[in-house]
Order: sequence, then C-alpha cells, then structure tokens
Amino acid sequence: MTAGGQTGQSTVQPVVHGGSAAGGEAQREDKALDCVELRGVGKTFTHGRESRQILADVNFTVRQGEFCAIVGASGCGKSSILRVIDGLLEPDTGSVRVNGRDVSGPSADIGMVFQQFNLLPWKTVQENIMFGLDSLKLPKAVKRERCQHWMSVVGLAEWSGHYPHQLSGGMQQRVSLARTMAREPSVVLMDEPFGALDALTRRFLQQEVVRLWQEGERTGILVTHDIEEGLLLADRIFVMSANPGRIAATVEVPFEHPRDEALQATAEFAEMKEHIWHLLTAEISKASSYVRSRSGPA
Ligand SMILES: Nc1ncnc2c1ncn2[C@@H]1O[C@H](COP(=O)(O)OP(=O)(O)OP(=O)(O)O)[C@@H](O)[C@H]1O
Repeated sequence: MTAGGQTGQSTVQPVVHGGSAAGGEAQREDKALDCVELRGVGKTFTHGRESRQILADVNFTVRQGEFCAIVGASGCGKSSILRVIDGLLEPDTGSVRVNGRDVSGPSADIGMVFQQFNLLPWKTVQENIMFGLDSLKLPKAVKRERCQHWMSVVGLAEWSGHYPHQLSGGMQQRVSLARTMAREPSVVLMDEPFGALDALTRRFLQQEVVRLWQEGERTGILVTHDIEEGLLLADRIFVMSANPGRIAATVEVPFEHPRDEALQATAEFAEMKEHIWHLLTAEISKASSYVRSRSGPA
C-alpha cells in the first residue's frame, strides 16, 4: 500500500481534490503507473419510456499498487462503477482502461469479491477455489499449488474438505477472497465484501486485506458504506455524489499502516471521518434538492 503522511500532527489537514474534469486529482507525471483509468464515464438505464442517468462524467485514476475506496449514498452508482471496470456493464460514454488496455468485457486481470459469498454449496472449500481457477489455462499442478497456497493464506487449509454450510460467514468470505486471489488478478474489486459480517469478523478480515496488499503489488478498489472502513484500508477515498453519480471529491488518507484501534481513537481519525461525512452529507442534500427541483413543487 502506498500510504502517505504522518499521524503525529494534532490537526489533520485533509487533502481534498474536487471532482471536476481532471478527475479530482492533482496533475501527475508518472502516467506509466496508472492501472485503472476512467475518463468521462456515463451510463443511463432505460426502462420503457423512463430513462435514468446513473453515472455522469466519472473520472479517476488508480495507480498500480494503490488501494482506493469509493463511498457514497445508497444507489449513487458505486457498484455500477465496479461493474464498468470489470467489463460487466458497458458505459454509454467515456473510456475505461485497465493496465493500459480498453476494457471490453470480463478479463482474468480483474477479480471481484462480493458481499454475498457466491460459493457453490455442493462444493468443498478446495473445490470452490479450484472452480475459480477452471477457466485459466494453467497446468493442473499449478492450479492445485495455488489453491493450497491461498487456503493457507486465508487460514483455511484444515477446512479444505468442508462445505460452505459447515463454515461461519467470515470463513465463507475468506474462501471467496481466496477464490478471487488465487486467480492472481492485478486488480481486485471489492463490493461491500464485509457488509454481511459481524463487527469482530469484519475487523479481522479488514486486517487480512491490509496484509495481503502490503505483501504484493496489487491494486484494489473497495466499495463501502462505512467511512471508517475506507479510512482503515484505503490510500485515497473517492466521495460520490448522486443523481447522477459522479466523483465529487477525492480525499487522501494521511495515516500510516498499521491503522489500528489506537489510531481510531485519535482526534485526527475522528476529524478525517467527520470531514468525509460532511462531504457526503453535502452531496446527499444537493442530490435531494436536484430531485425535488425536477419533480416540481411539493
Ligand atoms: N441493470 C440495471 N437496470 C436498471 N437500473 C439499474 C441497473 N443496475 C443498477 N441500476 C440502478 O442504478 C442505480 C445505481 O445502482 P448501484 O447498485 O450502482 O448503486 P450503489 O451505489 O452501489 O447502491 P448500494 O450502495 O445501495 O448498493 C440504482 O438506482 C439502481 O436501481
């Protein structure tokens, strides 16, 4: 992870970039390190005679090895952004590039972890992870090796022969994480991966994710409702507006890892959390007055 800044100051000065055409980012010279690039991405869904613009002029860049979080109100288009990056949803306007190539459909370069574990109930832990490797053109022995490796990394080697219903929610999410990571994608997209877990398990898995990112050169994008989760995991946080969804601000997270309970108890952490909360609520009230203005006087 490329965390920057210090924790020693009494007051944090949040570094915030606006969400204008430059993607809400400072101009940079190191373009070679760009891993995920969205430029002018827009999407409108149409049902019958009704159209709704979900995304408008979404711009951001995530650098190789960086971990970014997207926060925003429910329904503002966070998951749609991940689906656009994953090639599952085609934008109407703009471009999406991953590792310098235009995205035109799902690719082995990109992995996704969902809130629902999506495990096959009739397959064991090992079989579920092997299933994730099925479509890769790799020798069987390499697949077996990767499967063993990732079962150990997520601490489930002893559970390899168990079925999903014999595992806790946290264990099932670890299988799901291992299944994605075993494919060794260079970009991992996470859509509220810890949303269905209890607080303790969530914290434990968040720490696992931080460890995985510190060990390898992976790029991650996490969608979350939880500002604290973003602050504990991400290098930068994209704050979204709604109706239509765009990146309203980009906040650089100034804390070094490990980001633990001691950090969470600091005034600096509370200030950052409040700052992002203010950005979010300002966007939510702007979005609701926009909706009110379009639907006429109450
Ligand atoms: N295939 C689709 N057809 C029509 N509308 C869709 C489709 N997919 C998503 N939407 C709509 O697009 C909007 C954005 O959905 P999306 O799931 O991206 O939001 P989100 O910010 O991830 O929401 P949440 O935080 O509640 O999961 C929602 O209003 C949703 O109903």
